[in-house]
Amino acid sequence: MDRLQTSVAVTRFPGRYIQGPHACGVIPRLAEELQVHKPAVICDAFVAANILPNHLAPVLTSLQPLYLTFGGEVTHEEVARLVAAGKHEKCDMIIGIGGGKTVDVSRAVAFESGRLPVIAISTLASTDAPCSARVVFYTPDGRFESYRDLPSNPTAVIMDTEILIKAPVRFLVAGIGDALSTWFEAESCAKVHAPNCTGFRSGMSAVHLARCCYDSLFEYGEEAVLSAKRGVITPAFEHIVETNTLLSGIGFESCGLAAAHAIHNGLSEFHCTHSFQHGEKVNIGTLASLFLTNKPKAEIDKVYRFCKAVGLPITLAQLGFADPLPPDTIRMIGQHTCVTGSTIYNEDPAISPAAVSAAVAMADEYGKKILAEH
Ligand SMILES: NC(=O)c1ccc[n+]([C@@H]2O[C@H](COP(=O)([O-])OP(=O)(O)OC[C@H]3O[C@@H](n4cnc5c(N)ncnc54)[C@H](O)[C@@H]3O)[C@@H](O)[C@H]2O)c1
Ligand SMILES: [Zn+2]
Repeated sequence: MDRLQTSVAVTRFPGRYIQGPHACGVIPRLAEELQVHKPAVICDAFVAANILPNHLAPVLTSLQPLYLTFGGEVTHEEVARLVAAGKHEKCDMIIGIGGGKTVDVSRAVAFESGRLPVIAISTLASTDAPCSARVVFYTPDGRFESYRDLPSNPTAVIMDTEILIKAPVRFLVAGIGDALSTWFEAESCAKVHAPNCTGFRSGMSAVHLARCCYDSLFEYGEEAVLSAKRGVITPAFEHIVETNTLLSGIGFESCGLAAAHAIHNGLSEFHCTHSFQHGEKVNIGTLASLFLTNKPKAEIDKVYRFCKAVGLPITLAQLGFADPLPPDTIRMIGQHTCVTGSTIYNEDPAISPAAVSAAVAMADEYGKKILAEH
């Protein structure tokens, strides 16, 4: 980091955050304000069949959008294909509707199409991707390739809670897992003035929003999961959708990542974790970070009991690993986490793979103890 990066704080926000039942209904007004003539709507085949017809197509009829089907993986080839299709029809706005991958690809397409305005409609409250300017790229065979931080965040993010309440509850729980990491990583980065996702230090507002994210999870998380199981939109459900998406989104991007996401990346090297959600893997990273940063026992217990109550994984076996673990596995998780450039070094530049392995083993052991409790 140069001198400017250590002394200047940069905070990023989406242009607008819009949430509530039937929130998609605001799009024609937004399009008018933005003087849009022809939007392109990007979604995958599942969303095209199950969500578009009831929730989006009826509100867009007057705009006559171009509908483009996203193949499902965020690759440079897929971005180029969608850009070419939108340019051919002279589209002047991108609307992405779907999960984290769809909102990522839509932001990339909007940028590559000449910085078009982009509306990100997330049909899952499963990650903090929608509000960010970050795009996670994969190889065509589905392996992580790189991150790209675009110069701008979405023009608007829409969370339509009539759509979200019908999504499988596991996605909401995974979003809670992703959001639970936010405060711990923000706190670690702020302590050592580690850079946030903009490369600069975090400002006071973003750090407060990250703390608000944490407090809101404990206040409303359990109730929100019960609402989702019952299929009813309650204030707690609305609060957790906002927590998972807006608070966690600003929190991670403007405060920075540290151990939880680094350990997520280490765990993702193991094939057995591939069918698990981003937030489920991040959660094991968060739990390990509690031991790595030597948190008080009362806080450790509070976090574990919360995770158990909402249904987040708290042991490696719950993430697909064999029990008992092959002896080398814990050691390799430490090594895969501590690669060059890993955000684990935002905790402490001198951190070692052995220290990470010990923290992951301890998180797993503590999880077994909590699971055995009645
Ligand atoms: N940009 C960022 O900062 C950032 C942060 C975290 C994760 N991500 C990305 O997000 C991805 C995870 O996103 P995700 O968990 O939202 O899922 P996803 O985008 O991987 O989608 C998962 C599946 O859910 C389906 N789906 C979408 N809406 C649904 C609904 N309402 N009901 C039922 N199924 C639905 C999709 O069609 C898809 O098949 C990660 O793989 C990563 O690439 C990006
Ligand atoms: Zn995350």
